[in-house]
Amino acid sequence: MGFIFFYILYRISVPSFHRLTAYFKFIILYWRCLMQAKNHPEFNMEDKYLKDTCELIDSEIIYLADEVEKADEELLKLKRSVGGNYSDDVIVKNTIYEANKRKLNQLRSVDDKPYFGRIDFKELGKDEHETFYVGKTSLTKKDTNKMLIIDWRTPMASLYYSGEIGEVMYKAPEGLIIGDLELKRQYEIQKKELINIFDKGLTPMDEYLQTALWEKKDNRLKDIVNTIQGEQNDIIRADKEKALIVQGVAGSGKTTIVLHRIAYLMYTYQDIFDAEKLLIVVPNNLFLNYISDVLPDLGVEEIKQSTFEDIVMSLLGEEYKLTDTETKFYQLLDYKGLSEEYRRNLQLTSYFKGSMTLKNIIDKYVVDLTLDLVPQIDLKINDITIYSYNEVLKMYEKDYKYLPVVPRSKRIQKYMEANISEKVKVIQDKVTKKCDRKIQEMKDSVDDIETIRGKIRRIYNKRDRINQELEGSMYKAVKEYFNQWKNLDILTLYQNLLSDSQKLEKYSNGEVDKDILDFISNYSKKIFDNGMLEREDLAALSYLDLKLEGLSLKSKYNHIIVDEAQDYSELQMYILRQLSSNDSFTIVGDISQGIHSYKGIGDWKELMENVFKSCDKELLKLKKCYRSTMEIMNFANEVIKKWKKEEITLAEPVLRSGDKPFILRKNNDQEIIKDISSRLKELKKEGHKSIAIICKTTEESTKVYEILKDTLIDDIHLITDKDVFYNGGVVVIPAYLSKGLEFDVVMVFNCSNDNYIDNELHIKLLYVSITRPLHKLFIYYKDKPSVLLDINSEYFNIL
Ligand SMILES: Nc1ncnc2c1ncn2[C@@H]1O[C@H](COP(=O)(O)OP(=O)(O)OP(=O)(O)O)[C@@H](O)[C@H]1O
Repeated sequence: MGFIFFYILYRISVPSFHRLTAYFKFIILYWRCLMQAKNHPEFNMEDKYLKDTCELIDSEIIYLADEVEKADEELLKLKRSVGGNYSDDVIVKNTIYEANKRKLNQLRSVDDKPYFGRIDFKELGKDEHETFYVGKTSLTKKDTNKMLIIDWRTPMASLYYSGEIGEVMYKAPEGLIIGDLELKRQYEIQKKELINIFDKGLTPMDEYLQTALWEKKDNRLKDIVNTIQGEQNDIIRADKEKALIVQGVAGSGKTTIVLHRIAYLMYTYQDIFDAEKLLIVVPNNLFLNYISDVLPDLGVEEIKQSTFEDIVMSLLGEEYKLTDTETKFYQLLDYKGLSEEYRRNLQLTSYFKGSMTLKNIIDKYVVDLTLDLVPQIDLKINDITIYSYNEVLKMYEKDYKYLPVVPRSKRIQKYMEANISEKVKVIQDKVTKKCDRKIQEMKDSVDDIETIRGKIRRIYNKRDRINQELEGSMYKAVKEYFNQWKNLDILTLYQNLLSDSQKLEKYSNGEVDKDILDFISNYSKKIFDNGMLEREDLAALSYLDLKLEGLSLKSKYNHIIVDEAQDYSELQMYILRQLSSNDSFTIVGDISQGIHSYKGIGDWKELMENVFKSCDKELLKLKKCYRSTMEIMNFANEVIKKWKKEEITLAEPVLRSGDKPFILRKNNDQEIIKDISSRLKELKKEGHKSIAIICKTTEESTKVYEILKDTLIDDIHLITDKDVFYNGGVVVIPAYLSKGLEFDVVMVFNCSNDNYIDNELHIKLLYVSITRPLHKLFIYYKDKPSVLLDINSEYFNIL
């Protein structure tokens, strides 16, 4: 064995790219044979530790299950005895019950595989090292209080992910701990059996990671606690008191990491991180479903995960009818359909609606709206002033100034309604006194009172009538008075602004061309007249709402996570910042995948400057791709280079080698579909669980799906923007919807020269498609290949 190894090593001592691939594959095989757990010098000790730990977990599970069952009954009785009230006793017992139940679930989920790593750490000043086994959840031996497993989120476990053998340090609540990391060991455990042991520093490359990456994937993203890499660990454990922005290449683990970060934050800051105070913003519901397993697997439940649209609609308390997003996207994508000028204006409109320029326009608009909000009239009943203009103005400009405009006017109205009867009483007294005075004067001026009795009666009648009228119409008067205030219906105000180019021009201070503003107002008016809004309108609409209505602190979040952030506009980000109580963010995205860059973020630095200027922030980069093989990622890098943007970060593939992408020429759609159909059967036989046929548009996807579904493929599904579930198997999906997802194999349906042209949007769309596969990539074209495939032939195979 050793001889063959060195012979091969000699033959490839000056390796070419292909030899290098073979070289790594060979080394992995060699080490797998050599490092079978049983061959490890410490196998017996490790095997015993595993068996003892598993036994202890089993007995702990039995104990906890019993406790939970008993507590369940006890709590029920207790709650009945206190008539459903929450007594202190119930609260305490309930807390213990919930904690036991959680621990029971956690232990059950790790029963087969209690830990995955070990570190031996000798703290500076101590004589001996201590050994720590690292797992998804901690385990303590009750009688000795010895920690048998530490939780992966503890400060000490950070060494498992980031530490190299030798001198290390880690941050603990009590300060910086320095020492020597003497051993870092990884275990492959299956069903309580020790399969493999890997010692860091002895294995030639991270074989443990490679094993994880070779797995076939089905329909959901999985947790990666066993194999989190150092650069990822830094992000997961990054300081929470800032806006952390992560630019990560396709497949660098951005989505996975943010979910692990949540688990970390929830564990580390249990006292302040309530699940309700965390928000994850995701691009669509399909994506939500795709990531839905990870948090429960990490023991985290009930985190609010929402699309931006849903957040805004719940903020505004309205369900708006939105135009179809796809239509505009395809109008921008399809260079054949519309005039260049129209497409440019369409892009500028989308950009404008999500820009800080519109935010500034709204600021000025609101100043004007609220300038003379209090009408210059008194609140009168029958010509008697109850509240003068100046009195109300004082309330508006002084007493309630701390409130945003709409709640302020509502508060003033409430105040008036609550106090008007008092006010009226005072006025009634005045009326009565005036009347009494008048009658007295009359009495004093005559000798015979009988002569004026009729007059007196009339005065009394008038007094009673006035007083009755004051009392009877006071609430109505308040209502009528407020009807004369300006209407602050947010939607109407927003639509008035956006569909009026003169208003836009007035407030934009010449920052935007008049022609564009005319286009924006005409375009928007048509949409509003149809009773609709665009998705792009929602950020500005909610900004107007926040300006006028405000938002209470209690409805704000302690930490906000944004995935696929490159597709959000600056104004959307600004709104999210308003929803944060402390500017604590984790924002991840990839500019190269910004297929909505016409309205989204083109540059993280601009985002930091324009939106997060006043807060603590940091930009980190993830350059390694863990998803796709080297060959696929090298090919994808060549495609994205066509974008010719200077600051593109090319992905560094993790050394996992497979087939080079296959490029296939066919004469027509039927031939492509026939080939896909026969290949699908082969690929399924090879054990691939998820295969995507990615088309440029929904229309193309539907056409392909209709034909494919009749060719004996039983589990094929069409995915459109209406879909919420992705259940694995074979799917036909439009490229833009595949963003964020991954598949064992991807087949790009039609990458012909007339379908993908050399422009930013097409390059990015193709890049998104070809960075989805883990293991294999097939690209079909008809007649002539797209110019985007015009790359060095060493990067692909032709079939
Ligand atoms: N440290 C790791 N160990 C094992 N697998 C990993 C690791 N990091 C990432 N992966 C895997 O890489 C794949 C890509 O991860 P993920 O989808 O989170 O990346 P992403 O950066 O969000 O991708 P994209 O931007 O292309 O959608 C997933 O299958 C994930 O499990």
